[in-house]
Amino acid sequence: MTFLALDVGNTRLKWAQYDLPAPGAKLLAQGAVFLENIDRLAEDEWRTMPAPSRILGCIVAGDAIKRRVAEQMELWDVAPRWVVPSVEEAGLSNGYDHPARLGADRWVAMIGAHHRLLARGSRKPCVVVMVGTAVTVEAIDAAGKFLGGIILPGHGIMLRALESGTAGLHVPTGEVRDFPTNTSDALTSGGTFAIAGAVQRMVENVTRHCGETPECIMTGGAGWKMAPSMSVKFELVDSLIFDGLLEIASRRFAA
Ligand SMILES: Nc1ncnc2c1ncn2[C@@H]1O[C@H](COP(=O)(O)OP(=O)(O)O)[C@@H](O)[C@H]1O
Ligand SMILES: CC(C)(COP(=O)(O)O)[C@@H](O)C(=O)NCCC(=O)O
Ligand SMILES: [K+]
Repeated sequence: MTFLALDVGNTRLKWAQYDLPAPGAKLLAQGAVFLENIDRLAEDEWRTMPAPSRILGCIVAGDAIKRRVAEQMELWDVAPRWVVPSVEEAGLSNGYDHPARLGADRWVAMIGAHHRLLARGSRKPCVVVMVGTAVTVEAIDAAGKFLGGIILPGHGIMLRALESGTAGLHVPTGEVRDFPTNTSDALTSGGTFAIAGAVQRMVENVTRHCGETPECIMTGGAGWKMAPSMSVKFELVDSLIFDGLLEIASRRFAA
């Protein structure tokens, strides 16, 4: 009864195979491919993998990519299921104006974070940070209600936007410095502080709204880049989306 979990973002497809569709399942294999390489999964990394009996994923990369991913999975005789954010799932309630318009990856990461706190008996509000192609920063109250969240450009998009909108900002990647004194460092530090500052602001918003300091959980392909520059206390959890998918899968596939 192996389970394949998928997280298809705007830059990469991440996958993980578990022995069961349930929290705490054993990780059997995992990988990540840039979207330009997804057409090779079936002949490459997935070729020798035992056929999964269940597949659940979240995808925000659009229908064309979704079709290409589905094609790779024709290797097995199992239909993939994709998470669509709803009003309520796995103990989390969705405060978005139109719940289904929330990015599925955001919803799944929040479910992963909520259950991580529940598992250690914490009943605190939570801020969930995802640093991928875009950056999202979500607020969840102590009762498990998603209050709302922000979307901002990721490192790469910020840099490309500045490069394409100006004449004098084509420079190599720099270092994060408190007081940058060259263009490379100024750009790298600017992007990093924009993200760190947005997280700090959301932590302040939640603290004011909920009357207590939230836990902060960070994930995403570029989370490690942000880690040294954060101004609030946080925990880096690379598997957050997969943890959320395991929670959802255990409910959907139980019957
Ligand atoms: N191998 C890598 N080397 C350097 N940076 C990477 C690598 N993989 C991912 N990243 C960074 O992480 C971002 C993508 O993270 P990811 O979580 O896969 O995004 P998404 O979910 O939007 O596809 C990239 O924009 C890049 O900044
Ligand atoms: C905000 C996102 C672009 C993040 O995508 P990612 O960086 O993970 O590729 C994605 O979650 C999305 O397309 N969301 C839909 C709009 C929304 O959440 O309001
Ligand atoms: K993502």
